[in-house]
Amino acid sequence: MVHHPRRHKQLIESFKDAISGFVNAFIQERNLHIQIVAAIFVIVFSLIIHIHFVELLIVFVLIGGVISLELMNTAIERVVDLVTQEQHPMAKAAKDTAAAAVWWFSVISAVIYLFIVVGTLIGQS
Ligand SMILES: Nc1ncnc2c1ncn2[C@@H]1O[C@H](COP(=O)(O)OP(=O)(O)OP(=O)(O)O)[C@@H](O)[C@H]1O
Repeated sequence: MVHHPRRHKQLIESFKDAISGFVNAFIQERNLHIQIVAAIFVIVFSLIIHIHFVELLIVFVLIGGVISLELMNTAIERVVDLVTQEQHPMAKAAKDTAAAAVWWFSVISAVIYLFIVVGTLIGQS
């Protein structure tokens, strides 16, 4: 018996899909604009005040986390809208829980960044 395993996508095709997903989310989601602008400000400010290299790496992890969670939140919103256009408590719960995930990570990221900035500025004075 001959098996025809599902052809694995080429790496480059997966990459194209991911880029297309990001571009679509970027076009449609205002929150993603705000997060990317905030990320640029944070990186520029961090370079200006000369935070340590390891702290800069932490900042990149936090920015990556917030943007990735926002993309997952967008994906969940799309799936919910695909499943139902009606008002439903479970649809609300799914969307609000996904939004809460972004919120938690963003708040914790902001607190960590505040510690990094205050620590750097105190160390310099
Ligand atoms: N099908 C639905 N049933 C019940 N409540 C919903 C439904 N769709 C959205 N909501 C609720 O309506 C509000 C707005 O949802 P919406 O899908 O517009 O996302 P949003 O809050 O505008 O998020 P974003 O700005 O990230 O797109 C949220 O509180 C959400 O939980």
